[in-house]
Amino acid sequence: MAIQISPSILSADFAHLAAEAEAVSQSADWLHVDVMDNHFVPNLTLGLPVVEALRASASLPLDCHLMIEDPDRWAPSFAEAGAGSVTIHAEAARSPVRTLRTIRSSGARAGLALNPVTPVDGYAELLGELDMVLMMTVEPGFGGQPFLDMVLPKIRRARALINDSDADIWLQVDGGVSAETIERAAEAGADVFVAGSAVYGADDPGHAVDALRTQAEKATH
Ligand SMILES: O=C(CO)[C@H](O)[C@H](O)COP(=O)(O)O
Repeated sequence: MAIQISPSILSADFAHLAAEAEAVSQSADWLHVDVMDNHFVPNLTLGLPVVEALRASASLPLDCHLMIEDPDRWAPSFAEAGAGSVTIHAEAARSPVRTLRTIRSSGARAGLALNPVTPVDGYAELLGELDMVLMMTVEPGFGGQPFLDMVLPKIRRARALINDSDADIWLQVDGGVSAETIERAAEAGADVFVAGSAVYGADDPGHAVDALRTQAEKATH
């Protein structure tokens, strides 16, 4: 599958979200929206009203990553609000099959995220319910953390499980993705890359997206 880049607005200027979204609209594939509730992770960001506002103003599809305690309760609302993709955490979902099916029935792509030390094999049965697996390469909660190389073998394992399943499932990495780390993640089999500080910390966010894409493509050819 073609490489996709999903800039994380967690590292953007929250006072100018529409302009920050516009800055990557010509170069990125998605806009990654980190929803945090200060329970599942020790940080509080934004919720449904901001997603609805972004949906109305941003041209890129929204890639909503729910780092919240009760995704079964909230994920359907994000899908109904028009998110292009809604990802729930395996560690938080109590009824993942039902929730993933509800996301899909609203027309959004359904994703399952795994924290760095959550094993992937226990979730192989869920592949048929998924459009994307998200591998956290930092502990979730904050941008700007260093990429955890310890997750690379799990990304390789996920890639093998996805290839064996013959399903069209994207493999996303999130956390510490930069010009220095993206090639390793791509070589391990990831094809969708979330980048926060590497994009919004750059002088030209659009150019930073182009540069990340070029490097990931280089690693997979
Ligand atoms: O999910 C996240 C943190 O929980 C963020 O998407 C991620 O950390 C992006 O920021 P950076 O690229 O700076 O690591």
